[in-house]
Amino acid sequence: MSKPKVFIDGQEGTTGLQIHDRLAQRNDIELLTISSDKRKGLTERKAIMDAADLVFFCLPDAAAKEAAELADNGHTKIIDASTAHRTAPGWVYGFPELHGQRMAVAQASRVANPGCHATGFLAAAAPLVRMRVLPPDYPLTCFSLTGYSGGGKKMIAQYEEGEKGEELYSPRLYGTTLQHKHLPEMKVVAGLELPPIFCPVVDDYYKGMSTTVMLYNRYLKGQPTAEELRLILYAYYAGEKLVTVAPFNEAGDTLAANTFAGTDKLELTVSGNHDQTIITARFDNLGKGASGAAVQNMNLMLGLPETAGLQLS
Ligand SMILES: NC(=O)C1=CN([C@@H]2O[C@H](COP(=O)(O)OP(=O)(O)OC[C@H]3O[C@@H](n4cnc5c(N)ncnc54)[C@H](OP(=O)(O)O)[C@@H]3O)[C@@H](O)[C@H]2O)C=CC1
Ligand SMILES: CC(=O)N[C@@H](CCC(=O)OP(=O)(O)O)C(=O)O
Repeated sequence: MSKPKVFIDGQEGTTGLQIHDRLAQRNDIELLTISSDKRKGLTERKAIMDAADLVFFCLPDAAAKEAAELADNGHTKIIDASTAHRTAPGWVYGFPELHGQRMAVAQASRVANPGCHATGFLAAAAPLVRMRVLPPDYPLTCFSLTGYSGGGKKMIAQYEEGEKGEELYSPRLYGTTLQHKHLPEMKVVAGLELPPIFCPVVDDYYKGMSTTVMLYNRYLKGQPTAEELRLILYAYYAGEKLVTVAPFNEAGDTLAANTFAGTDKLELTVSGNHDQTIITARFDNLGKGASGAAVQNMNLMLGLPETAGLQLS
């Protein structure tokens, strides 16, 4: 049987390169490539997309929208890493571990890969809404720490090339206008009535994320303790290889945001007491936050083993 043909549109960007590195080592797919000088040409890209069984878009939003029209040939499957289609009709949200999404991804021809901050938020909040523990109108807040590779080539250059300003040596809050591009998917996919008040923070390290939501247990259904909330999440993710829940209190009182850098795993840590809980998702923005999730979705869409080519530890 011939191997599925896969093309990465945006192969020279941060996410594209990461997907390329994962796929280049595999012998169960054929990777189609485009020469560097043709990589933005519409005609050349369309020809390769038409020849491909599956194409990744690792492009800015506007270019991803344009590419979706180019690839609309009735047979090429698409995984879009950008924000362009995450809540769009006709696209499946590519988070296989969340309530029945695995089957939907496996059968989809259009999959939107989750945003990195949204991945951490949803891993914690979406199961609790689905299990009816977290009321849909709960006024959630979320803060999320990320390494600067989350900002793609431009931000990497800002941090790594030439003289950098003093402010780049310290953590920087952003999205303070409360209009971050991940908010729509956070609200819709979690099943919330209100988007979280969300504060992302970028700091002077390359990769790794730590996304935290905070809860007052008294406003949750059944008023579970933090330890009981951990058990609910542990049962929800039972059997999952890429999303796991740490033992209660295992981590002590300090969590580093880069613990899972270099892996495709996401680990949830639940801390707190009878009245207050914090849930933290730690993962790699370039792993489960982008290219790891994209390769997982590709595996499902092509009927390959789900974690093939992924880094589990
Ligand atoms: N970095 C991350 O952690 C994450 C990124 N994403 C998303 O993935 C997508 C890619 O991000 P990222 O890899 O970081 O971005 P980069 O800026 O690192 O890479 C984008 C790539 O797309 C290329 N490109 C731009 N316009 C076009 C076009 N019209 N046709 C073909 N190629 C084009 C760029 O070319 P050139 O090399 O000339 O600049 C570049 O190589 C974005 O939508 C981003 O939001 C999602 C999750 C996490
Ligand atoms: C540090 C930094 O700027 N990070 C990016 C998120 C990267 C990501 O997930 O991007 P997409 O939503 O485009 O997929 C941001 O917060 O906008």
